[in-house]
Order: sequence, then C-alpha cells, then structure tokens
Amino acid sequence: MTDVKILRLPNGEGLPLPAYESEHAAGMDLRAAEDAILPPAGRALVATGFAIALPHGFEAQVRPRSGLAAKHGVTVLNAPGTIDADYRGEVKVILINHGADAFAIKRGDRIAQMIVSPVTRVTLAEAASLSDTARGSGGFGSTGRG
Ligand SMILES: O=c1ccn([C@H]2C[C@H](O)[C@@H](COP(=O)(O)OP(=O)(O)OP(=O)(O)O)O2)c(=O)[nH]1
Ligand SMILES: [Mg+2]
Repeated sequence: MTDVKILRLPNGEGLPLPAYESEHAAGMDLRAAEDAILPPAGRALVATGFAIALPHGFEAQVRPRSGLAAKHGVTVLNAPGTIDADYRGEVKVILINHGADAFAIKRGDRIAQMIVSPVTRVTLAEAASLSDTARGSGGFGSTGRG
C-alpha cells in the first residue's frame, strides 16, 4: 500500500473520504459534495470536497461507476479523467447524462471511482525513421481481413 495525503476541503465537511468499498476493489468511490441535476444530454462538473497529493510516478484516474451507466446512462464524460501528481486543486468529476430522464445527484452520492496507478514518463528522441514491424502502419481494424 502507498500512502497518499488527502486534504478535506470546507465543502467536504461531514462527507466520508473516498474509500475502497470491497476488499480488493481497484477504485475508491468518490462522493458528490454538492447537489446537481443532469437533464438528458446535460453535463456537470461535480465537486468532491477533497484534494490529494499523489507521489511522483503516480496518477489517479476518474472512472465511471457501472451501476450509474447501466441503470441511468450516467457516465464520466472524459473517462478516464486524469489527476496529475502535481495537482493540488479539488478533485472534480465531469458527469454526462446519456439517459432519457433527468438524473438528480444528492450530496454524498457515490458518483464515480478513482483508481491510483503508476505512470511511466519517457523522453522522446526525434528520429529520421522507425524500426520495421509486421503490422507496419496498419491499424483501425486492419487485422483479420480475408
Ligand atoms: O476528471 C478530472 C480531470 C482533471 N481534473 C483535474 C486534475 C488534473 O491534474 C487537472 C488537469 O486535468 P487535464 O490535464 O485533464 O485538463 P486540461 O484541460 O489539460 O487542463 P490543464 O491545462 O490544467 O492541464 O484537472 C479533475 O479534477 N478531474
Ligand atoms: Mg492537462
């Protein structure tokens, strides 16, 4: 386990901090720190009431909850949202309602999940050509064609 500092913001007073909801859950559920109404096709930037300081070499991904997607058509618009290790602002969730009905979010509802992952940073070295491969430049459905 890696320790990550978390700061509860004033709007997060009284809310449970993000937590793993089962023994081996990959993600910690994020709760809304405010009420919001998502009309059909509507989106909202929803506050969570906390900020974190990830260690260098880590990111956090903000991903949808499948229950909200399957039952209501509500998902994370920019999934996976990226929380950078140098970000100290409030973690927010961009939700979109693909469902036919308006969707109401109440403060304290679990609206998304946050996965902390290692990231590799690289140095790009500009080159005159790239190595040959069997795939070459084929992509976008190029494999398996008669
Ligand atoms: O779902 C998200 C996505 C991003 N962020 C915060 C943390 C992240 O470190 C910062 C910037 O995110 P991103 O790089 O995706 O947005 P940008 O549009 O490129 O903004 P910036 O120019 O600030 O990097 O916004 C969130 O709180 N939730
Ligand atoms: Mg950015």
